[in-house]
Amino acid sequence: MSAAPRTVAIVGCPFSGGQGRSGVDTGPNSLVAAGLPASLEELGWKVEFDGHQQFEHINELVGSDAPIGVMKNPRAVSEVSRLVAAAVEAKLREHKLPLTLGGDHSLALGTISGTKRVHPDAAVLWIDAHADINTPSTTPSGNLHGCPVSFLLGLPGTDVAPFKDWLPAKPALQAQDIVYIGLRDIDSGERKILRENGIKCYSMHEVDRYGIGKVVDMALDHVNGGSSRKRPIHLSFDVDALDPSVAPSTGTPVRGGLTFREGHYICEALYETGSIVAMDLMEVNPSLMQDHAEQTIAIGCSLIRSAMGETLL
Ligand SMILES: NC(=[NH2+])NCCC[C@H](N)C(=O)O
Ligand SMILES: [Mn+2]
Ligand SMILES: [Mn+2]
Repeated sequence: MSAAPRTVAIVGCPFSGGQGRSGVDTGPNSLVAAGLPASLEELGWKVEFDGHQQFEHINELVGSDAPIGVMKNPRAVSEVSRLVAAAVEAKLREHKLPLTLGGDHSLALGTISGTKRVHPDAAVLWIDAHADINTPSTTPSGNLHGCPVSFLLGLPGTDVAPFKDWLPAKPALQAQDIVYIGLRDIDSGERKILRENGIKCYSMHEVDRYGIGKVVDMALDHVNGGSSRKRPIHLSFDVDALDPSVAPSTGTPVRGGLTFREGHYICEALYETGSIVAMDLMEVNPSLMQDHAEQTIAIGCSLIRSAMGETLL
């Protein structure tokens, strides 16, 4: 599986239960309505899109889903992730590239679980202002979009119902299999976890110091153990990695983020490796900063196009 699959399968996930602000569930539909499928066809892809995932029955749970400890909407998040994992796994087994549109970033618990079933050697590039590595014991908010990475790594405190009913006993992801770019808002519990597990992080400080070109090279060197670019990559892109002046319509904006070009450069450079096997584009919330919703949706689409081979020349 070294050659990139030439069919991209859009997995639209209208889900908001991993955080508290409504509207992020309309992200996938907005991205598709903005012409994403046709624009990917123009790039030479076969595009498969047979409607968004049917989460109505789960979205009805959101609200009445009683907290477990501090975790909000635990049953809804767990069930959606379980379904998304199966959807992503199925697309990969058909040799398609699953492109998951969020929805909130708790969905990545599902997407990366699915990817790792088919590509156990896949590495994760997590592009985000946040590390999303809180555990149910460290989360300050109880919002599970701040926690998917800890569940993927099987960190202490994640062996809890309902997640333990379907997550593998042996965690899907190892600490050395993930690299972050764009971090600038880390909770104190997360900082401790990142340090103790030796997880590679390129925060905005490193982006400023080395420039984005060098940062992406270093990130890829890290996961490949050298200059090879063969290792399968799961790209999980939270649109809030970008500066809020660039992508304002998102639920947890943090100033001091990636520029328009830095965000696109990451996607272009990963495309050049030929090793992207799956991509997530998360946290577009068109109901926030509505005057800028179109701008944010357009940038979501163009980040995806860059990761799918759109070049400037
Ligand atoms: N996917 C995101 N936008 N996550 C934001 C997480 C914010 C904060 N660290 C929390 O745990 O609540
Ligand atoms: Mn984020
Ligand atoms: Mn995130």
